[in-house]
Amino acid sequence: MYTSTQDKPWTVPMLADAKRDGRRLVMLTAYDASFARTLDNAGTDLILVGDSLGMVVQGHDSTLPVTVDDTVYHVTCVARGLSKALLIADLPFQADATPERALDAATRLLQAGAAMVKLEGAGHKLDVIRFLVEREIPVCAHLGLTPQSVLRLGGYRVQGRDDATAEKLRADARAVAAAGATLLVLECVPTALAQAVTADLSIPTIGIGAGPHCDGQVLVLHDLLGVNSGHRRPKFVKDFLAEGGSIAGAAEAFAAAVREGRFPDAAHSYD
Ligand SMILES: Nc1nc(=O)c2c([nH]1)NC[C@@H]1CN(c3ccc(C(=O)N[C@@H](CCC(=O)O)C(=O)O)cc3)CN21
Ligand SMILES: CC(C)C(=O)C(=O)O
Ligand SMILES: [Mg+2]
Repeated sequence: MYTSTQDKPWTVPMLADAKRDGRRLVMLTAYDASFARTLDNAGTDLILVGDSLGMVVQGHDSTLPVTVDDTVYHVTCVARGLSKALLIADLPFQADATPERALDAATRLLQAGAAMVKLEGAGHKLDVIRFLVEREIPVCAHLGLTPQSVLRLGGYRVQGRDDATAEKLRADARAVAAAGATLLVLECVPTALAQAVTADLSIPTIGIGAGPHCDGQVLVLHDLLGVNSGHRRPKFVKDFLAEGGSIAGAAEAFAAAVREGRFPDAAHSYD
């Protein structure tokens, strides 16, 4: 079995060590205990209870309907399946609208078993990040395509394609790190921009549709396994069940491909 680059349970400070040592981080989403255990045993470093659960579990066409109660429930389930992976939970739509709301939601998620919360955006969210970090809540930021912005954006599209939006994203990335975020997800951004952001920061970047130069990669579990969730398949999605031969094998194949820098290739990245 393909195991993680380290055998102790993951802690938050180990993330910076991994970046410093050039060890790539392997992250997948999970929503229940059995898949969480399977992914954990396959050496997945980080497990995310994503608000993608609104789409792949609940069948909505966006992540907006997901509630804090929903997320707490799935975190509780997933936490029971993990022994090594670090558990991260998305703050659902508007649960991070104010620092106080974010603290309430994040406290519930950490008490349910998460070690870190993830929130989308910069701007007024910088205050939210600082507020949480000052109160002992580790934060993962998320920039680029932020699915909770789908109404404003009008769809799920690559972000940072022109010079102005690329510079804005680089500035936002420095700002979320300065505000205290210890990890940064970059979603649907051109390969060269994600590479520049990754070089700019001392915190690890985790890409999804962000090219091979990030410090780690994440995929939604259903996409890893080729389970059709009713939507057009984004370019960055690869079905690892085909080469892995089993669910555990798919997770191991993904982990190996990420650690060896073989995924994503150009066919699964944007330029
Ligand atoms: N199953 C699943 N996988 C995901 O990765 C995912 C979710 N659900 N739900 C929440 C968001 C939505 N995501 C999406 C959805 C669609 C595209 C997409 O179709 N992108 C176009 C980009 C076109 C362009 O701007 O050039 C593509 O062709 O890949 C990207 C990310 C990522 N997240
Ligand atoms: C795709 C990842 C990064 C996510 O935010 C989710 O699953 O909700
Ligand atoms: Mg999400």
